[in-house]
Amino acid sequence: MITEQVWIVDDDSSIRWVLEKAFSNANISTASFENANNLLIALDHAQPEVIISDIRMPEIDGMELLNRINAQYPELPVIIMTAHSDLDSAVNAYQGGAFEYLPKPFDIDDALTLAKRALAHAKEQRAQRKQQDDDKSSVGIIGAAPAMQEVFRAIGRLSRSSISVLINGESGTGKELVAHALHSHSPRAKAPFIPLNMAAIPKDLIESELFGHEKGAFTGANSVRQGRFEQAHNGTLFLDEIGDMPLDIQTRLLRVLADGQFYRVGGHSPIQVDVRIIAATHQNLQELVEKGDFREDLFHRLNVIKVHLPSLKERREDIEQLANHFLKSAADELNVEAKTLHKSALSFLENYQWPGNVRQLENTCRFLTVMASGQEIFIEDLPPELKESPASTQVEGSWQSALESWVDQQLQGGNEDILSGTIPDIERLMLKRALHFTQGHKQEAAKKLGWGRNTLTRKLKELDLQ
Ligand SMILES: Nc1ncnc2c1ncn2[C@@H]1O[C@H](COP(=O)(O)OP(=O)(O)OP(=O)(O)O)[C@@H](O)[C@H]1O
Repeated sequence: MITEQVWIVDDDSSIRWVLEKAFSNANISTASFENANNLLIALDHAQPEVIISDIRMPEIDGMELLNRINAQYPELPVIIMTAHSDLDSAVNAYQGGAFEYLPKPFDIDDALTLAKRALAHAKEQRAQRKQQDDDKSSVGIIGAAPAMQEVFRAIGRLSRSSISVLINGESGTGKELVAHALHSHSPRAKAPFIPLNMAAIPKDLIESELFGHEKGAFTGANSVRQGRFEQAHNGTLFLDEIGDMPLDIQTRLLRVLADGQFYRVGGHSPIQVDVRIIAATHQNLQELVEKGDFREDLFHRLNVIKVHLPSLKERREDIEQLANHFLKSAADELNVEAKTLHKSALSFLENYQWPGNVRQLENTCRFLTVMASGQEIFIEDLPPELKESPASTQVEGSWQSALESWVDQQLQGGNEDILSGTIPDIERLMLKRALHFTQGHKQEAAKKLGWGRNTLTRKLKELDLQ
């Protein structure tokens, strides 16, 4: 692979030689090509920071090379060496972005200055790209599962718009995190993001919380207060648990969305706002509409774009990464070394039902960081509410994984000969259920289990089920 910073392409070997010498004296590494085709082949494997190309070359000339590079690597700076007489026609023939040109015959210092400028530009662009990547990852949404990738794609696709979005997902699945990401990747990123949870505010305070109030509007309103709508001007208002919004407030909200203006409680002059609404709910809004608890017109207004967040148990493949992430951030908060999960504990977490979703996993990791005795976390370190969870909160149909965790536990507890006690337990359990199903009819039960009649009789005796 070619790793030089500047690639030179010219069919004239003396020009290549002069440039190579000048750059090497300035500590800039170069690679040279005698035709554009060889350079294009090399580009499949590596990229320089700058390309310097002659304009007149047999087969692929400088302008065609420039066009091709621009189509595939639009950010790669290209310097075209050309005589003044060729420049106009070259520019006219070129339909792409920008390029620099080096008039021939050139002064070697000019060539160096130009190349250095292009190198500095390339460096700056790299730094910018890195910053953008860092910004993106600082949003900190973890999700390799396909359903989460779908969410990321939606964030990307919506990044140029201020359209209303309705996020649906169980509590703790990351709805606010996604709403924030939608905001910070939107044209409103520099204006405020104001979250408000409808379920957390007493009903009679929702109106003044949203729209503010004038002094003396009601008892206790001792001064003028800005509402969330005003605070979110030019930005985004995130209305969490929108299904809990009282009907009269829904009507007011609808009016603001239609007119872009509202009155503070007790106020007489309208206040103009430009606010993007992102709403979220764990409920089925369509059902609320059918029951008459949610206004249909508001539902349609908010439901322009739908984003669904999967529950944690629907994306178990992310549990390991999320847990490690939360263990690390809990450790950072406490200024201690991050703990690690033993395979058995991880497998338990991966098979747990997580009714509280990502938030519950986050809290569990905090608990473990403080409470687990060693550096490595085992099943016995897990919080009691996880271990003692009733069978209904374990994964349906996955008795194997429950058994797996149980075996791990036995092994860690130092127990031996665990198989000889377990197999009869399983047989006893299956036999009992089969007899229950056939209402005590032994021959039928034997058939259901796939045993012969003699085996069944023997097993009944062996297993003390007589
Ligand atoms: N994919 C994720 N990656 C990293 N952290 C996450 C992810 N999803 C959620 N979290 C974290 O989990 C916690 C709960 O997320 P958030 O508050 O966004 O959930 P929510 O769905 O809005 O919950 P609720 O509906 O109960 O308000 C937050 O601390 C959030 O940072």
